[in-house]
Amino acid sequence: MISIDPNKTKTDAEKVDLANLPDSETALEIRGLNLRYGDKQALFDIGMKIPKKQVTAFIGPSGCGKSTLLRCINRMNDLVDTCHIDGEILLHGQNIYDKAVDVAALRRNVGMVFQRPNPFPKSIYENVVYGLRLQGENNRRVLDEACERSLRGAAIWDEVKDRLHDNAFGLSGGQQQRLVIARAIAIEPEVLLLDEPTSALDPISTLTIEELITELKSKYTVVIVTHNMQQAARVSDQTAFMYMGELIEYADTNTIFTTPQKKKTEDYITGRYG
Ligand SMILES: Nc1ncnc2c1ncn2[C@@H]1O[C@H](COP(=O)(O)OP(=O)(O)OP(=O)(O)O)[C@@H](O)[C@H]1O
Repeated sequence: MISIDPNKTKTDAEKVDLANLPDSETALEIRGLNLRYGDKQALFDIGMKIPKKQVTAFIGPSGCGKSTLLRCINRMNDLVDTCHIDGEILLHGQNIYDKAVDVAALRRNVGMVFQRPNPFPKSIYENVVYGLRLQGENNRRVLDEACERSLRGAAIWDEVKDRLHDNAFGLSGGQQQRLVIARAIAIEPEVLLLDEPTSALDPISTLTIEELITELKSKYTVVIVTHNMQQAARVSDQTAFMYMGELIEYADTNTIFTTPQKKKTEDYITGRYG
């Protein structure tokens, strides 16, 4: 069984009622989402509400659709020609799949960090302010402030403040991943999507990123895909267990890991398949 930090155990009163989450506390609502890659259906009728300023984890065996679902939230799947999507994802009550939606603006508001750190071949400074420059911001003072704020927010300022103009490729993998998180938060998104953000990192860097994720939720709604159940238990408030494209169970993380309601969830978290 996965161990849960007793300090994280919530009373029934503290648990978020995910089925009846009021709009004011909902960051995203996924409704009747079906997705096919060509003839192969990868997501089946997914419905869930993701609370604001909390960490929500998607877990499940390889190929169950975790990354596919995550990529729907900022329309990254639009880039896949064979991908067909039905259903809705509401952000502020507006369906992000509506024809009127500006996808570039959506992706500014819903940032994404991938499995492997992907800094640009530029200085640390230019990596962080990249999105602001794209928006036309060239005021040095504004960029300097955003750079420091974002690097502090990503818990890497102290390590890089004396070498902001060095190439980002000189950083370690764990530092690069925090730099990429700084780049994502520099443009002040509301939602951060993290797709297995520590799977390419060593245990110490993983721990640093996990601590950072816990801090990030004071400002952002975080959705994380992880194949590491201990990580989901450590960092998330809610966990969604997926299996073969279906959302099997979605509840607060303690419930999923200590008293799951569905047999499939229990089989997965007890390591009966995986
Ligand atoms: N671009 C694509 N084209 C066709 N099929 C795809 C594509 N991306 C994913 N799939 C298929 O969709 C299903 C779900 O894949 P997805 O990557 O979302 O799963 P996952 O749960 O994130 O897996 P993993 O933990 O291995 O990353 C799989 O069967 C996969 O082969």
